Amino acid sequence: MRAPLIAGNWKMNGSKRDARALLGGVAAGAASLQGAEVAVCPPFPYLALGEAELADSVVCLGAQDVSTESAGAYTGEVAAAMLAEFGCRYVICGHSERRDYHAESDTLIARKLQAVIANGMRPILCVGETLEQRERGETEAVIGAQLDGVLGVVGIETFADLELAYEPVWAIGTGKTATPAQAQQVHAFVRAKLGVSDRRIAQGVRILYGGSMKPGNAAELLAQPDIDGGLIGGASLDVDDFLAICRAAEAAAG
Ligand SMILES: O=C(CO)COP(=O)(O)O
Repeated sequence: MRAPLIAGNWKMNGSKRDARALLGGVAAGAASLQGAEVAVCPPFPYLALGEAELADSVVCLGAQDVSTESAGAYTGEVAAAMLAEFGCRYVICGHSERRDYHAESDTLIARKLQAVIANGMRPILCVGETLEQRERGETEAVIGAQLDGVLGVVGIETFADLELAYEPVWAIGTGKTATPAQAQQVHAFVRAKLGVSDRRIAQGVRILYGGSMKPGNAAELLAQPDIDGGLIGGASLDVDDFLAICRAAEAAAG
């Protein structure tokens, strides 16, 4: 049984005051949840606030990115050990915005996974296709190549220590959600592909869906057999919306 995980990716949004209010609201609202796990991933400067506000809460803290390097002359980078020091449990790796705006390769992303796991945290590895790729019928080829690019560096055993997120690029921040059937098809493809290498690991890995998940569509998406949670962007910035999605996950967990 894979307990659902709802993770909020705040991206580069909010102020210190907003962050404090959001953290407090989520911590209070999530206290009574059963069977679903909740995490929030604020921008780096708010991680200390997250550590403090979530100290007595069931909500986990996560980060949005990490360096491949452990220390040294890497201006602007943040090491995995630093994230661990602030109580992070999760680190988003290979988000499409980083693949696109920062030219992150599968090899670089694989090294980030290694850094995160070596420091006792769990990566949330994102994969997904663009609209053009979907329209050309390349969805599975693209996602398969993203997985192979990582697998070539880290091996299948690493997938026992991470979560996956399927985030179709065309659904991110656009209000266009993949239909439950479209999402389920890709999630099942990902699990089957990993299953060729290791069936037990493939059955255990949580595959989150991300891309305009909202209170209105969360229940249907989370009811799919291979959708094990959500990676939430815009709706994670609103306490009520985010908690409504968490409750949908709780209901899906039954
Ligand atoms: O990119 C996402 C989460 O990582 C999804 O963002 P939205 O929920 O805003 O579409």
